[in-house]
Amino acid sequence: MTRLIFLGPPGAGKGTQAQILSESHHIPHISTGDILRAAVEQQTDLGNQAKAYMERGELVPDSLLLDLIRDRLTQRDATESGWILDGFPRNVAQAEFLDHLLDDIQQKCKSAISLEVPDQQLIDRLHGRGRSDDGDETIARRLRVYHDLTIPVIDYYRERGRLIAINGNSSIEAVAAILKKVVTS
Ligand SMILES: Nc1ncnc2c1ncn2[C@@H]1O[C@H](COP(=O)(O)OP(=O)(O)OP(=O)(O)O)[C@@H](O)[C@H]1O
Ligand SMILES: Nc1ncnc2c1ncn2[C@@H]1O[C@H](COP(=O)(O)O)[C@@H](O)[C@H]1O
Repeated sequence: MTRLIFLGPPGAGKGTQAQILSESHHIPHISTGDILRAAVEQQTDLGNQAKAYMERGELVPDSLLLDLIRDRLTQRDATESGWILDGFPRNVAQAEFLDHLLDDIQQKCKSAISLEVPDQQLIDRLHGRGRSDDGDETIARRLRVYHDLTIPVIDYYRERGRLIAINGNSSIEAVAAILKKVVTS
């Protein structure tokens, strides 16, 4: 059963690569960013609470996401086909929560994949993407949040021998080919 965590800064290509793998290997792609954006669009309670944080480029409070992750990972498609988790965990508390949750629901996830791309390439890609959180100020804040809160998550998996670091600074096809090898190895 394939279960993967995709880590990496904003614009590293997590969503792009997760979608490619999801389609080629029929593995559910679970993106907390996509779930939150849909909730904002639909003006649900979750969306209304998350909106301002997302617009500022900050993480939403953990309390908004933990039950949601438990519910999503225990849905039938995820229990039957595995998952690619994109955008979670984003801080060490979320990584610890996820490890406890996986023990509790008896799922194993060996590897976290970190897509590595230099900041200037990230900024160029995000300008090209043009999402509502891709303005200059928000990009800068998201990168700061990544360096302050999410790099410790990469250290968390590295210290436990569970990190696979991949150079994400090449074409979409080249990165996809490397990931395909990782998944099939
Ligand atoms: N290898 C690549 N080379 C060039 N552009 C890329 C590459 N991978 C993704 N992109 C482009 O960069 C932008 C950001 O990619 P994507 O949305 O997949 O990143 P992400 O890591 O999911 O970002 P975020 O965490 O902000 O959601 C998109 O416009 C995408 O088409
Ligand atoms: N795991 C998360 N913790 C807190 N906030 C999150 C998380 N995942 C997404 N968010 C919020 O949504 C936006 C966009 O997420 P992307 O994964 O970059 O699409 C992010 O800036 C947080 O505000």
